Amino acid sequence: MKTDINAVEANFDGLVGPTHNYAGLSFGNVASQSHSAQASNPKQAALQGLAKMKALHDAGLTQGVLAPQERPDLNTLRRLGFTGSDANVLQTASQQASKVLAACCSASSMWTANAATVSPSADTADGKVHFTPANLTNKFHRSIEHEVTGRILKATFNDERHFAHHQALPSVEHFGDEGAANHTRFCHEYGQAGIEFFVYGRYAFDSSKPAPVRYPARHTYEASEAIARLHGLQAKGVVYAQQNPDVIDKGVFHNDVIAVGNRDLMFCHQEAFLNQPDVLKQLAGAMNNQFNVIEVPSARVSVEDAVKSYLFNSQLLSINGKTVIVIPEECQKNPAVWDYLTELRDGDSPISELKVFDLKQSMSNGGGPACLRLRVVLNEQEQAACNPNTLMSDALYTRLTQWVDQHYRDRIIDADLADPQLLLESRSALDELTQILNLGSVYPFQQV
Ligand SMILES: N=C(N)NCCC[C@H](NC(=O)CCC(=O)O)C(=O)O
Repeated sequence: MKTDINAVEANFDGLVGPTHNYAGLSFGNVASQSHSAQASNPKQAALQGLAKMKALHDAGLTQGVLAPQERPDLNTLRRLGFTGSDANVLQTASQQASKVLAACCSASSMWTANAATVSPSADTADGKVHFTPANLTNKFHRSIEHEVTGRILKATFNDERHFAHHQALPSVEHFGDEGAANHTRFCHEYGQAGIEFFVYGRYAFDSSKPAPVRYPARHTYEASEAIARLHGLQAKGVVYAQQNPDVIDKGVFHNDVIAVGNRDLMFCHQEAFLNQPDVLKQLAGAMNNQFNVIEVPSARVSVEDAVKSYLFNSQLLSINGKTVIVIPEECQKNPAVWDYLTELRDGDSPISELKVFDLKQSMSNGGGPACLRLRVVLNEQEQAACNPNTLMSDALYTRLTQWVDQHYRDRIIDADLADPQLLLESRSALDELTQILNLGSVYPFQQV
């Protein structure tokens, strides 16, 4: 089998948009609910995200940037019957349907683990990298992302010889798809055919199967199967697993809140999957029994502590042959979690370094380091075929931090979302951003 030894796993992080706010929109996501109506700081949120991107770029990794969405989403508000000037639309929406307005203002596209599912070219039948934007049907504010996400992905990976872009799955709950947050690719070398691991919360067409009772299962088995078909994956290169419904009911709304993998390593909680011993056996078999698992016992870290600290919403990165784990500060503040992590680092586990980041602005909406990034494995030609303006560099970091400083507010509360000035500020920021990243006219306001 042909292996490209220069293939890398690139991380494309979502740039936080200028309307970042806390609106309590995500039932089942404990942090989103508990921070509802607090004041946000979009400037700090964007700078915290950029600091992580820059640090990983400095560590020698390939780091990219995905542009945010146009928010407030005036097109959606008009589709819902609000009319008149832009200022009128905002004002009437805030008076008559303030939650709908908040949903149309969410900066939730920052969590690019939910932007799409990506299959590297080594796994696909046609040898291209495949992208399917996630329909995110379970939450209204997220269901309005996929069209523009698709345009941003096309403008970032803009070479048909190497990249295949699909439409999102049909936007109904039967095919609820949350993208890469529920997808992990295991491999021995990035450039070699790997094992794509799809995790779902429930079955849409089989009500005899277990499902959570308190909180929604956002992602279905049928959606995962459809993505594997669309991407042309071989049956022997795919493993499916159902999330443990009990942990969904404790706030694990995506699999990346309870498990993370990289290369031949799975780091997961003991209660992550239904029939866990069987799932791990299947994965080990698919990986020719060269597979390592760090399974964290409930007695060491409870599911509640995992959800609060986002221990598993970490990034496992290969840096100079070592495995480094990128974690949010909240892990350091949780004694059970920090004890466990330092023991891993100091013992003989594959994890040899901890990198801690302050991502508080995103964490308060339930988005940790892993939520903020979309992984894209790229061989050498594919790296060269990416839009170079979207790849992190010292110059891009400087340019983007200046751009944030110039355009972003340092405080937003609910009442600000109807401010027509915020709409103008956001549009002028995004207009400039499309030039910086050389994306063309991806936003609806640029297409009139
Ligand atoms: N785990 C991953 N990969 N992503 C985290 C997504 C967090 C996001 N939060 C929100 O959308 C909250 C928005 C608000 O309440 O204002 C969500 O629940 O979809």
